[in-house]
Amino acid sequence: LHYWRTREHDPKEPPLIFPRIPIIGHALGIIRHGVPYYTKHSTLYPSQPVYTMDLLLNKSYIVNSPSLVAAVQRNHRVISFDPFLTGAANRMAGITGPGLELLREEQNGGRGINNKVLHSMHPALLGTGLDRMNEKMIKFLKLSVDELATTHNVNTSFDLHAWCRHAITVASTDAVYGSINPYKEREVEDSLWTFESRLTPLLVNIMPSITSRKSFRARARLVAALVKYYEARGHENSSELTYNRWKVQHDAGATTEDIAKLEAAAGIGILSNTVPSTFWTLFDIYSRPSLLLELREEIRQNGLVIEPDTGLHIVDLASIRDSCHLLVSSFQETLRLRSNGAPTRVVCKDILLNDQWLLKEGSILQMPAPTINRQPVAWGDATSDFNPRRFMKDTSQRDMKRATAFMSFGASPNICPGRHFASGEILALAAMMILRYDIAPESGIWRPPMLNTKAMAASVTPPGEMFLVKVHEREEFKGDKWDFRVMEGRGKFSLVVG
Ligand code: HEM
Repeated sequence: LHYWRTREHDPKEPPLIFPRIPIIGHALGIIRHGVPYYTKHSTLYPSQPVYTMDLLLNKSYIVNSPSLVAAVQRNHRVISFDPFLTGAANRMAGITGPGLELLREEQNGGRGINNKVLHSMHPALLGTGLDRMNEKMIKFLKLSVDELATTHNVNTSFDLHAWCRHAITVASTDAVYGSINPYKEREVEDSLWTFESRLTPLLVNIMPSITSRKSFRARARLVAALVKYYEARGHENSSELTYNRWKVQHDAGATTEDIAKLEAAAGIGILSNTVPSTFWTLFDIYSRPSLLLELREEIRQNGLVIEPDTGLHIVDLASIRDSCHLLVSSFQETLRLRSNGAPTRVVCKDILLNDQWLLKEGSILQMPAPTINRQPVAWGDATSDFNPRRFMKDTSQRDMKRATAFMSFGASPNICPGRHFASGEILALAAMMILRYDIAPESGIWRPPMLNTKAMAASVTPPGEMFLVKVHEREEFKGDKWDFRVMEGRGKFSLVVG
């Protein structure tokens, strides 16, 4: 079998990398370690811009070089994201039969609705759609940050990741789903996270009701809550995002059950990266005392307004965006180093990439962030070091190089449209936390927690164990009243994207 699989490999294809355990080694490695498995190999072959891994059921081309990322982008009709979406609708959302055919990409005989749903999301996450979502999100974020001053005191420790998860879930879903947001029920929120944190066995899709019972059942509870939500016409009083997604599917003839299934998977898209990105942003800042002090000063000077008559302390999101350069840069550095994602495409017909590498129809192509985000050609020396200023010194020439060397929000033309919403949420929360609270790990050491590699949808991998902390309200602002301010038309962040 080994001989046969090797012979199948055309010499013009990227070189085949063999696993240590013959034949099944790569597939096992990815199930066990997730995307960091690619990094391990890429560091073994640093000069290899692209290589092939045999994953048993299919072949995967792993791209390491930013210039090849650009070539993949140029050929996005042939090296496409769309078939991957159909796979996700089937395995992740559990949609089958005529509902799946409706969603399937047109070039493979479907009606292409999944792609239309995706396209409807892009404008909804900009302009007035983004403004309305930001206004709602920020109200709930404030409540969660306020609560820390009342419910947690010096002697109470709690899991920082669980706290971020609840704060972000409440704020994001209220903005997205409106007044009868189903995630307000704790059971629904918990179901989403059970579904999300055990995704790998569900995606393997071998008798999922037995092999991934917990996530299968959690998904069913989530879908039932979303069916109830649509039946109560919740989407009519929600965000442009939710309404557009529902309308495209409904007008095309999708059933409410299938719309709810796709929406359950969308919940993962909305939350699974924002939560760990919040956790790691706080971790990376609070674990560096001198950076924390500098940021406190920057936000106090540029992002905080104290109303003279009321004494209300206002964290202004537009000022954070425009004038807190170190904070915005630190956040991007966290994303650069903590992203374990690998934007994935399907090769739809044989193609010669960059006139050099033969990619075969039906294969998968992946662009792992852990390697691409550390390429010296774009990021200079010491690319594995956390440099909070890395995104501050941008010359336009460097920005061009960086554009295909930053995979944390994916690669064009499928760049994450939720990045402005997520960045606003994370930076607002971090800014207020930095001003108001000190955070100390219960163990006394900022040792990074173990990762949960089963949360396959999260490109920023969440912790797989608790990270207990104690939070102290800072003397400087003790007892003060706080709020956030968001301004119309100023929710867009100009971040480096791939
Ligand atoms: C820090 C938080 C986030 C990170 C790191 C992140 C990261 C990503 C990544 C890596 C991709 C894959 C793109 C590709 O394959 O090239 C993606 C796609 C996407 N994300 Fe996000 N995301 C975040 C938050 C959000 C939020 C809050 C939303 C929605 C409200 C969202 C909606 C989407 C959508 C719809 C896509 C598919 C885009 C397309 O193919 O056209 N994301 N995101």
